[in-house]
Amino acid sequence: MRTVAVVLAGGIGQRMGAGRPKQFLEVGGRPILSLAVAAFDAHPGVDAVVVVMAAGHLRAAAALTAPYGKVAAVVEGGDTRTASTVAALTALADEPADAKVLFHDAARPFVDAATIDRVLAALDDADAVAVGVPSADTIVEIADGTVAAMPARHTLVRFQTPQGFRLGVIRAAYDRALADPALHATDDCGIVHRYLPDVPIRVVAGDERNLKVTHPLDIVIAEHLATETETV
Ligand SMILES: Nc1ccn([C@@H]2O[C@H](COP(=O)(O)OP(=O)(O)OP(=O)(O)O)[C@@H](O)[C@H]2O)c(=O)n1
Ligand SMILES: C[C@](O)(CO)[C@H](O)COP(=O)(O)O
Repeated sequence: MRTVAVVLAGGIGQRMGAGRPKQFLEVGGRPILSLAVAAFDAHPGVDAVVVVMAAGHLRAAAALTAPYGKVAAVVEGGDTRTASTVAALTALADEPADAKVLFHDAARPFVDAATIDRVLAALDDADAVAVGVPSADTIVEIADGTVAAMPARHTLVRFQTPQGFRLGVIRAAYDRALADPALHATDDCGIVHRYLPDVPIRVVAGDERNLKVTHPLDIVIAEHLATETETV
């Protein structure tokens, strides 16, 4: 059974505001992109890695990821995360429908082998798998600056990546999504949930260390985590 990991690095890091895509910033002396790719390259359950990179940065990404032997391709992404996933699916056109595919944010450099293990194991009998962590905050839905809904916190988790799918399932979900002119999603499980509502999405435990480097403060936290990771 083939397993391919897709590392999504097609964004430009607007919220980070670093003047270049945040996946090139270093934490613990290594580029964020390298850390994310290295996690999948080193995992024994992963056969190949595809990197999706923002336009204009493909050569730099290819150079950074050259040391990782499982990197099979570096392809250009799209204007949105969703469009970058579609670019990856196009690059995976020759892979079999029963292959396991993991989509991971390059912006999450501290994904660990145990998290990848949990997603891969769940994909043995589920077609779609998400990684979630409990919320320490109360989460509310707002409308016009006031609370519209307050879901019970114990029913909520925050999604991380990797999100895993049988390739045929995520292909089918995106085929439907791309026919929808109102398509908008913040993750790949959202595409399955909306366009293949009969497919259950299994949720496995994530890890608080698997943070998404999004804002400048996250770099400070990531530096700390990188030091901690080196010493454990
Ligand atoms: N067009 C895009 C947008 C995002 N991503 C990737 O999806 C992950 C999560 O996105 P996010 O944290 O939003 O990254 P950016 O889009 O770079 O950040 P921002 O929204 O602040 O511009 C990142 O690894 C990012 O590179 C992508 O592959 N293609
Ligand atoms: C996929 C994701 O990381 C799950 O939490 C998140 O939705 C990505 O959002 P972003 O706005 O593209 O960073």
